[in-house]
This record gives sequence, structure tokens and C-alpha cells, in this order.
Amino acid sequence: MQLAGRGITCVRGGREVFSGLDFEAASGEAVAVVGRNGSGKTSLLRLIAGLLIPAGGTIVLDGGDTDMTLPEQCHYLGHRDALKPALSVTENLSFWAEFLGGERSDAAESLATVGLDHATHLPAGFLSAGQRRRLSLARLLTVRRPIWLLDEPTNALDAAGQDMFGGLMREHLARGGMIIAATHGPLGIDSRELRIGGVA
Ligand SMILES: Nc1ncnc2c1ncn2[C@@H]1O[C@H](COP(=O)(O)OP(=O)(O)OP(=O)(O)O)[C@@H](O)[C@H]1O
Repeated sequence: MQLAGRGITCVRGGREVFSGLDFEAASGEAVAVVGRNGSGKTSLLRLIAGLLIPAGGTIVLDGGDTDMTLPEQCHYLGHRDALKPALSVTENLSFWAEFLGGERSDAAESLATVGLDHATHLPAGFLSAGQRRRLSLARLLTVRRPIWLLDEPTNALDAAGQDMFGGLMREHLARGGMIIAATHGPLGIDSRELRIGGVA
């Protein structure tokens, strides 16, 4: 599986954020998207996820599932955790599993893996920032998709959480997955750097 962007131009609110951007990512590879605030890292992830339309250029996936679109083969985890505060931890995960569809793993097992098995019935609104992030990460495990698009994924994670997440990313890559992550700090795994805009 090979993902390639060619000559991508991104316009937001009538203003060009970047243009002529080329990138590649392959199965088993992590790409760390870096650049100053506002350079367009989140926008690039959203373009790949199909949540924004490029003003120019192409994004093509070779060797993926030909019955599915690129967005259907991606997990997009934004930097804000998309959780419903009144729903419990388990209900939030079930919501996402239903919404995303496709092949599923055991949700209780995913919650145990991310260290939330003691909090399954707690409303998400009561979770700490790190716990909310862990719940978002459980989505990656419950619904299997080969391409993980992660926006500042280690934000709010403590040292043990970062270790746990590093292990999950390595397992995903070992299974032939792909990771593209916007980050201001170390991702915690071997990765190739894609810099957008000037030096931060
Ligand atoms: N909905 C929007 N309408 C207009 N402009 C937007 C919109 N969303 C983002 N932008 C602008 O697009 C540019 C790129 O934003 P983006 O969030 O992709 O940057 P980023 O590199 O992820 O930044 P950061 O490091 O601060 O997270 C910014 O100048 C931002 O103000």
C-alpha cells in the first residue's frame, strides 16, 4: 500500500495555506508532519481524510482495498477528542464503532488496552484530558483501518500512556498499517519527517 500526494494546494477561508505539496507514505511507515503553527498540518490530515477538498493536486492510494474510498480506509483522530460528554466510555466507543462500521475488535478489550477498563461506565464528561485521549485511541483498536491520521496524538498522555501508544503504533505498522501524524514533539516511534512551510 502506497499513499502519494502530488502538487497539493490547500486553501482555507480564501487564503492559500500551502501549495505544490508532495508527499509519500507506505505500508509499515510512519510520517511525522511538522511545521510552525498555522502551516497546515491539520489541514493536510483533513485533506487525506476527505474532510477537505484540495484546491489543486491529487492524493492517490495504491494497493488499498479497491472497494473502498481512501477516507473509508482512514482513521482520523483530531486534536480535540470527539466525545459525547453525557455518554459513558463504553457508549462513546460503541457510537464510533457503529458510525465507522466495518470489521470490529472487542471494545472491552480495547478499553483495557488503553487503561480505561476501570472507567467503562463513567460519563466521558468526567474523564481527565489524558483519559479522553485514551478513549479516542481505543477507536483505532476497535475498528480496524489501515491508515491512521493522527493530530498531535500524544497530547495529554502521561509517560506510561505514551509508552502504551508507542507500542500500539509499532504493532499497527508491523501489521502493514500506515501512520501520518501531525506533531510538535517526538512521536515516540521511528518516523520520516514531512515539513510543511518554513522551519518552526
Ligand atoms: N475553517 C477555517 N476557515 C478559515 N481558515 C482556517 C480554517 N481552519 C483553519 N484555517 C486556517 O488554516 C491555516 C492552517 O491551519 P491548520 O490548523 O491546518 O494549521 P496547523 O499547522 O495544524 O497549526 P497548529 O500547529 O497551530 O495546530 C491557519 O492559518 C488557520 O487559521
